[in-house]
Amino acid sequence: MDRKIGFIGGGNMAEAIIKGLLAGGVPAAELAVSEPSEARRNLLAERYGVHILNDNVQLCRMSDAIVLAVKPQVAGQVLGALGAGLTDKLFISIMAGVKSAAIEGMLGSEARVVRVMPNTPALVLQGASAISRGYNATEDDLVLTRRIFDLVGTTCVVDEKLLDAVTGVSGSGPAYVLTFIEALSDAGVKHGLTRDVATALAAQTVYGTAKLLMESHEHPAALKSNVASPGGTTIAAMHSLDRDGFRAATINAVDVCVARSKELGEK
Ligand SMILES: NC(=O)C1=CN([C@@H]2O[C@H](COP(=O)(O)OP(=O)(O)OC[C@H]3O[C@@H](n4cnc5c(N)ncnc54)[C@H](O)[C@@H]3O)[C@@H](O)[C@H]2O)C=CC1
Ligand SMILES: O=C(O)[C@@H]1CCC=N1
Repeated sequence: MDRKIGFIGGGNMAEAIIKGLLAGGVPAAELAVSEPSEARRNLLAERYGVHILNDNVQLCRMSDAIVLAVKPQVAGQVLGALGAGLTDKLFISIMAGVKSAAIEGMLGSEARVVRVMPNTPALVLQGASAISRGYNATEDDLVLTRRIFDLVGTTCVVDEKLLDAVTGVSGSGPAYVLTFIEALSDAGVKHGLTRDVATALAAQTVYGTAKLLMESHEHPAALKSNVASPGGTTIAAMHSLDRDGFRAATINAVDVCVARSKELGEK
C-alpha cells in the first residue's frame, strides 16, 4: 500500500479487514489499531502482529488513512475527541448510517472522508464492499480505498444516498444468508441427516449456487427454472416457500434494515 492504515476500533469488522489485508500481502508493519478493550488488543496483537495501541489521537498521527470501525452510536464521542486539523489524513468510515457530511462536521469541514459498507466475508477475502466519496475526498483517496477493499473481495462505487440500501442487501446480508443455511441444515437434521452433513450440504449449496449465478450472468429466475422439473420436487417446494411468504419476508427484512440505517444517520 505504501501508506500506513490505522483502525479506530478493533472489533469484528476491523479484524475481518485486517486479516484480509495481511492475506493480500500488506505487511503488518503498515497496519495499526487503536482499541480500548484489553482483551481485543491482546487478541489482535497475538493473531496478526499489527501495531496495537489505546490512543485514537496517536493512531491518527501515525496513519495516512484511518478506518473508522467503531459503532455509529459512539461516532460523536470518538470523532469529537480527535479534533479538527487532520486534513492531511484520509478517513474511511465503515460505520452504518453515519453520513460523510456528519463526519466532516465533527472533524472539520475540510476533512477528507470516504464511506464504505463492507461485510464480514472479507475475513475470507470474499467481501462485498460499496464505496462512496465524501465532499473533500480526492480521486486518489477513492483509488486508495478501492485498493484496500479490493484486497478483501469485490468493490463497487455508489452514490452515498444508496449506502443504506447496500447495508440492507450486503452489509447485513451475511446474517440473513446464515439464518437460511441454519434453517436448511435444521430441515436436513429433521429428516435424518447428521448436523455436520446437513450444514456442509446447505453451505455448499449456497456457495455453489452463488458461483453459478455469478459466472453465468443469468437472471436468478432463469437458473431457478433449470432446477425445477415439471411436476417434480422443486416446484412443490417453491410453491410452499411462496405460500409462506419467503420472498416477502426477505424484502421486509431489508426494508427494516434500510430504515434502521437511515435512523442511525439521523442521530
Ligand atoms: N459487523 C459487520 O458485519 C459490519 C459492521 N459494519 C460497521 O462496522 C463498525 C464496527 O462494527 P463491528 O466491528 O461489528 O463492531 P464491534 O463492536 O465488534 O467493534 C467495535 C470496536 O470498537 C471499539 N471501541 C469502542 N469505543 C471505542 C473508542 N472510543 N475508540 C476506539 N475503539 C472503540 C470496541 O471496543 C470494539 O472492539 C460499525 O460502525 C458497523 O456499523 C459495517 C459493515 C458490516
Ligand atoms: O448490524 C449492523 O449495524 C452492522 C452494519 C452492517 C452489518 N452490521
